[in-house]
Amino acid sequence: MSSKPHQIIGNSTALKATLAKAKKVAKTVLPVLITGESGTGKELFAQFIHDQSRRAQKPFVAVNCAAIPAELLEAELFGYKKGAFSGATSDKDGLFVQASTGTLFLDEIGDMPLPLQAKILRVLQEGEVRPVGAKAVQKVDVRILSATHRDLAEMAEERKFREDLIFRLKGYAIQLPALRERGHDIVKLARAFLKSREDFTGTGLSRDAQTLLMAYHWPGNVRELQNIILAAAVDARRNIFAEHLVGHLPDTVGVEDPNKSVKERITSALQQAGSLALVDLQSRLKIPKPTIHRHLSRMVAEGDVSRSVVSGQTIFALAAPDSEDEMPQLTQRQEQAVALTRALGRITRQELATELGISIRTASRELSALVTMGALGPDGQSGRMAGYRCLF
Ligand SMILES: Nc1ncnc2c1ncn2[C@@H]1O[C@H](COP(=O)(O)OP(=O)(O)OP(=O)(O)O)[C@@H](O)[C@H]1O
Repeated sequence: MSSKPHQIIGNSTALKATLAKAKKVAKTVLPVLITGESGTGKELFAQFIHDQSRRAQKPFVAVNCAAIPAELLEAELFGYKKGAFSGATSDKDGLFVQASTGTLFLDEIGDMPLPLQAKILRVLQEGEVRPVGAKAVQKVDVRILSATHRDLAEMAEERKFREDLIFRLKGYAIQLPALRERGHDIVKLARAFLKSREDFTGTGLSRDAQTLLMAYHWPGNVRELQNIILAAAVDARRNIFAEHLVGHLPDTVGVEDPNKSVKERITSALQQAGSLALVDLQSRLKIPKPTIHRHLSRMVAEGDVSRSVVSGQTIFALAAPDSEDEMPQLTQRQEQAVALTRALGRITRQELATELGISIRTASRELSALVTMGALGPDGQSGRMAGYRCLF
């Protein structure tokens, strides 16, 4: 996969669900609030929404509210009149005007000073701005996208962010998944970063490097992955091996941490043992059976873990990292079925058939396929009332 600017790489279930939402909301003029940990691609998604919108040919203006000193931010956003303050030697349009007819992306909105929040609220309500030092207001037609890694609701409780502004910004909310929740996308992204750089296009990723990348928890998400992979590529002659990564990853990698997520613990156990039966995994990790089963099903559905039956016993192993194309792929209809199940909490054959306009027989077949893939599980009811739940 190439990495042209703005291309969003990855086909994990988590990323695809988020992309589908972004595509849908792009066609509207609703303001969108994008949240997610640092480095998860919030700006990339904002650009994507703009590119997919009817405003694609119009300006996309991005401003990082945390990077501009509070006292300059107002002039930057609203513009100013000549003489409004020392240094204002001529009139200047602000970013709202520059983005007019297009999209304004307010990055790190959680860092916006409170007094300015009130002014932003007014623009969103009235659709007009008043440049610093101006008497008259100016009409603007701007679609607002914003992003933050902060918890705005918590900030509102602490009176650090205006609740009414949250409602205005959040016409629609998109939460980006952390990189550690995107399974095999980690390897795809690493490859794409290497490919995108002329200096490293021939560099490959060894299996042990892929396994290490998959086991790490990526607190800095995609940005951290990009930095580490390119730094490791400098040390590698041709292929990147785990040893090249270790020098650039924090010391904590590979050290057993009691706070490690269940997924990470399963990954390291399978990494050490090669393959394990469910009972063996359970006795090693001392995690309750339903919990481990739920995580394994999800890892199987996302293509991180393979499941096979040997002499009547179900055996799990880490999926071969370079068999990207053999990962179980959901069809569009199966994706819809999963989304519906998630939205409704549970679904029956009859409900799925009605919702998707398909026969009950087809609905049954799709549900069975999803159960086999580990995406859905029976909810315990039987007969015509038998329903299915989402396992992740
Ligand atoms: N799915 C993806 N595919 C390709 N590149 C990605 C993806 N996600 C993120 N990136 C790249 O990772 C880097 C960080 O992404 P971006 O700046 O959009 O993250 P962010 O969430 O806005 O970060 P911050 O919270 O620090 O502002 C960028 O170089 C971006 O192009």
